[in-house]
Amino acid sequence: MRSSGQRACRPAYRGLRLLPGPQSAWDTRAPAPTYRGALGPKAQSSRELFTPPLYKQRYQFVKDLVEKYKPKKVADLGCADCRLLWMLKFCSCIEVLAGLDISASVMEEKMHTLSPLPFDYLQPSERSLTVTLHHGSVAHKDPCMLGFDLVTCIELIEHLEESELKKFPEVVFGFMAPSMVVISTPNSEFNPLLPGVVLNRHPDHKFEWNQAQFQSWALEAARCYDYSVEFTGVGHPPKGMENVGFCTQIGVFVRKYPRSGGSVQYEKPTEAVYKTVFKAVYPSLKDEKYLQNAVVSEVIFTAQNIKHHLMSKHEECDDDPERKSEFQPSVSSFSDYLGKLVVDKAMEPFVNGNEVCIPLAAIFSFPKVNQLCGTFEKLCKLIAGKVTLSSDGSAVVFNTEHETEED
Ligand SMILES: C[S@@+](CC[C@H](N)C(=O)[O-])C[C@H]1O[C@@H](n2cnc3c(N)ncnc32)[C@H](O)[C@@H]1O
Ligand SMILES: [Mg+2]
Repeated sequence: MRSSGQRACRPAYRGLRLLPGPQSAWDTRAPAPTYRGALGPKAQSSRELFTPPLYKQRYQFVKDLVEKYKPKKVADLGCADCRLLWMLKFCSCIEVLAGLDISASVMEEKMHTLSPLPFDYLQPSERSLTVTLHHGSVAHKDPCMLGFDLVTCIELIEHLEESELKKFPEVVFGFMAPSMVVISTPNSEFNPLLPGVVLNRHPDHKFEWNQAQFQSWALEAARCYDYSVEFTGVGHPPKGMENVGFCTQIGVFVRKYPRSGGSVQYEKPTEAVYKTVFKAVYPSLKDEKYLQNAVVSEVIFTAQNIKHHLMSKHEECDDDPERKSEFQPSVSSFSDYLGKLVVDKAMEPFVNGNEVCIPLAAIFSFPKVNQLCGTFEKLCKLIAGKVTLSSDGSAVVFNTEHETEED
């Protein structure tokens, strides 16, 4: 990443697809000819010039930042069809994801992709995750946008009306004031390299800035609201044309002051102006209800495995009475583990008439159970009333009276 004020210039040539044909200006192997017309009829937009496509490179850029800085709360302004949010929900550091767009219909089209899947309920994650979508404008302040670590504005600002763009820095940097802001926008200097682009890349663009225009706007916003900014981008220019800069220019802003007692103080209105159009709370082991389900399942599963092992040993011993008192672990890792466990007599499972008793101490020593519960007391608390226990509460009890062979 380059520091404020430096010109975009990138010697490396990664990310661009090498289009077929010796005349391609994008082909490093060919001399740099005029590229128009040489790109072939298929390459009609910037999207088709880059591999991966430019929008994916922008999302990947954000994802890499998230992996690096591990923000817990991320908001995507101008989230459109929620594709970036969908990618980000897989970043395990994120606990709160929010999207905002002025178009409710564009969000509604794909917002179902942000809902938890059956798998999320079957295997609840350690982390908590809440995803919310709001309908509203970045020109307005809403308290639901406070407290975020990272705010992304990918290809948003060029869609703002002049009056909205004027309010944008105060809303994002002054009011929301996250630790980090990422803003991307087209670099108009790249436009002559894009086939089919005459003036703007998109009819809804209110403007397209060159590098100097974007950098001067960004530096002024950063100065006003006490942020630093560095410039970078995605979509490398062809070899020999590095001065053109990246196809998408990106500013990464970092707040200079700590969250509390910042140097820039703005009124924090409490009145909500955005409308929440979607909210999903993912099942998480932080929620006692899901933790209890997971622990009960794991305890029963573990106890059944131990019981199964014990019963097969008993059957072997029934055939050979001399081995009755032996407890010989077999070669499987579970059996090996069990073999080690029973060194401690208090952990030894036993058969009492029709009942098979598996001490909780033995079950607790299994890594998965141990990891889920943390303490033995917590294990006892979570399974109380959910699992059949011995009268002193020290062992899981199975009654084998009515069990068939298949059981
Ligand atoms: C080109 S799309 C970018 C979508 C997405 N960020 C991406 O990179 O794929 C711009 C989005 O900004 C939204 N938008 C335009 N003006 C807005 C405003 N004032 N407040 C919030 N969103 C706005 C549009 O509805 C649109 O979905
Ligand atoms: Mg755009």
